Amino acid sequence: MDRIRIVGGTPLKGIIPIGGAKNAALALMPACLLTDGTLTLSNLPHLVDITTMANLLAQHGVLMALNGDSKNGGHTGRVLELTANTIGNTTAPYDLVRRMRASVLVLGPLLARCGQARVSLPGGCAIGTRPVDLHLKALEQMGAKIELDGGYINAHVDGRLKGAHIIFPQVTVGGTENLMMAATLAQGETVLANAAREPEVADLAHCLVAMGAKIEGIGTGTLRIQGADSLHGAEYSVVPDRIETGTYAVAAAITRGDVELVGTRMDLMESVVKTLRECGVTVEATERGMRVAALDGINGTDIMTEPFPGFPTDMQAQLMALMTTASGASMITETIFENRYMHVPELMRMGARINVHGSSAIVRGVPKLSGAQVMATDLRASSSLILAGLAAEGETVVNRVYHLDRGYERVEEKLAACGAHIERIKGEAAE
Ligand SMILES: CC(=O)N[C@H]1[C@@H](OP(=O)(O)OP(=O)(O)OC[C@H]2O[C@@H](n3ccc(=O)[nH]c3=O)[C@H](O)[C@@H]2O)O[C@H](CO)[C@@H](O)[C@@H]1O
Ligand SMILES: C=C(OP(=O)(O)O)C(=O)O
Repeated sequence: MDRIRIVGGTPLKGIIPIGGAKNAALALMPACLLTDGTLTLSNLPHLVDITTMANLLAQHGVLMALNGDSKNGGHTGRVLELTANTIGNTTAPYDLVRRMRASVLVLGPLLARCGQARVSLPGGCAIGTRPVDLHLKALEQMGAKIELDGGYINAHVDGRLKGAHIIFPQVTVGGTENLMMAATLAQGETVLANAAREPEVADLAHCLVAMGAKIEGIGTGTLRIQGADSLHGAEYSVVPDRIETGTYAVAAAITRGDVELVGTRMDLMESVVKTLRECGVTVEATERGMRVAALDGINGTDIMTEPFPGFPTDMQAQLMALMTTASGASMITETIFENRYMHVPELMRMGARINVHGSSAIVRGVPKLSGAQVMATDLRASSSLILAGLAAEGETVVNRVYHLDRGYERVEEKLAACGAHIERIKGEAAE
């Protein structure tokens, strides 16, 4: 298992390219199952999760071709053509679903197009139990018959799914995406109320519209979808990754550096920008993206994670890393996932002062973190430890970085290009 070694203390200076959003791409790729035409996705990030989704779709019978240039640096193959001419297999097996929860996003499209699907239950992960009950209840409202058997969701529908008025009792990103895709091929109108408003959900909606779907209310909490008999192929560019952007913005801030993030959109991340500014960080739009500079000190601040447009849970761990070096105390409250503080004990091994009480954490800033051996437990916990390592005195080694590769492309190259002392140590045992 790879590890990342960092010698901290260098202010980052330079340019960091931002890729397409993992969480948008993971919803856009299964949308290809809704049509026999070709869906061409550009600005696709090069990540382990994307490969996992490609493997899952391939075993359903999707034909794929990887093209495109590498104008954003790094790997070629940012353009993926997906053609689900014939869906030969409607089972999403445990071995692929267990690697990545977003695999459950094939359920809605398979059910809508083929009238049946057998999808392994994703199960929990390090950050919470993460059930999919809301996806299943909503699909049942559309006429699906669903049984759980042997760890699998067995779903089928006689004829077509039927439009329904669905009120989600809780905002769910994946639930909204699954149901929106299913509704595009249903009979009649579906209304999704209390729908997720995340930019990645809107990205999927815009792509579905490009494929011929009729969707109103994109970007709002109420989506109105008129079902169609069929959709067609389309070309679509994945929205920039606001979480990757936010992570590198914190990297600039925590090292008291000055970095331009290129290829991103500041309008996707107002809550994060507002928080960084409250801390004393300079954040400004540039022609190519945004600039983040923290030449003075950082003040503590309070945040609470909430569905979009609130502060994203996927930025909570990174912001906490920043707060460990801020002056004064900060309170962080996590409202989305019940167990998203796995980075806390690791940050404390680096000298951070943090007390967790239920869903809140009080962080008291320290003048300096100190480098240590730490263990990454999930994706954003991994990035928070990298950020802490960039600021810490001495050497930090982040073990188990395979989580990181799920969501960050060439992280060590991008940081090293801005002056960070960081390297990947390949293939040694993590323990
Ligand atoms: C691939 C992807 O896009 N992942 C994102 C997506 O995850 P994901 O789509 O899994 O997150 P949800 O928005 O569905 O989950 C929000 C909350 O609702 C709960 N819930 C959800 C569905 C359900 O059927 N029952 C239920 O109880 C979850 O356990 C969680 O507590 O949104 C999360 C919240 O912004 C982000 O952290 C993840 O990075
Ligand atoms: C929690 C995340 O992803 P996933 O939903 O794929 O686990 C994330 O991107 O931070």
